[in-house]
Amino acid sequence: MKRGPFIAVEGPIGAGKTTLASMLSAELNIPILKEIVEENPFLDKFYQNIDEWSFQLEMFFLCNRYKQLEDTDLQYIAQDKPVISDYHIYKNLIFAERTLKGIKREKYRQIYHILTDDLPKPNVILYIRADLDTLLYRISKRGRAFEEQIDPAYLQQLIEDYDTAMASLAEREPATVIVPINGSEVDFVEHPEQFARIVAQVKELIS
Ligand SMILES: Nc1ncnc2c1ncn2[C@@H]1O[C@H](COP(=O)(O)OP(=O)(O)O)[C@@H](O)[C@H]1O
Ligand SMILES: Nc1nc2c(ncn2[C@H]2C[C@H](O)[C@@H](COP(=O)(O)O)O2)c(=O)[nH]1
Repeated sequence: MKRGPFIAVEGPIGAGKTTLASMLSAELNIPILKEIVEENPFLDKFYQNIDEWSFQLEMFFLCNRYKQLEDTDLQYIAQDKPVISDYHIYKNLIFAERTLKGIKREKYRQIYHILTDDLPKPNVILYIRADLDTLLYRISKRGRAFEEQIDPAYLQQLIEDYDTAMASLAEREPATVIVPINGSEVDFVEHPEQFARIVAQVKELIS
């Protein structure tokens, strides 16, 4: 990988994606692309009633990320400039396969592929895995009111969905480098030497 690395940080809710992406952006002086969360008008309603609000929410995330990645492509990727993102577009499908049912899931799949198949994809994914207790602790530490309603069973399913999705991505796109990080054991926030190891790994991959 010689030019214009596109790095994504992925993992289930609360794994530390935004934290790690922001730290790497500052350390490596690479611009960061962050997903929109606080302005999302459906998240609160979604956690109150997933079946009622899932289609609106998944479509909102999909359209937002599509627009962000279109802009990122023009500004950075097409010009071989490095960029780091706190999500991979595939995240949309991981969630939607879990939250949507029946005809809506079928329609969503079609729209997802129409919108995303030709988008630029990251060439490096830092995949933060973490166990349920760690995620619950970090979500509560973050303190977003609407996330207090998250059902631990939903979170556990997402942990498993992420593992399945990353394995499937590795098979489908062997050129994409996936770096697993054990977020329950490796603490890049409290331990600078652990962060330094991740930085060294990323530098080697993108040099
Ligand atoms: N390695 C870590 N050790 C301790 N706290 C962390 C760590 N990573 C993230 N956090 C904290 O956990 C919360 C969730 O992190 P965040 O980066 O927002 O997760 P994500 O973007 O994956 O949902 C934040 O309050 C953040 O400060
Ligand atoms: N149903 C979906 N929920 C999503 C999606 N992307 C993010 N989210 C939720 C999960 C969190 O409550 C919040 C922020 O996400 P983080 O992973 O950054 O913590 O938004 C999605 O595509 N579908």
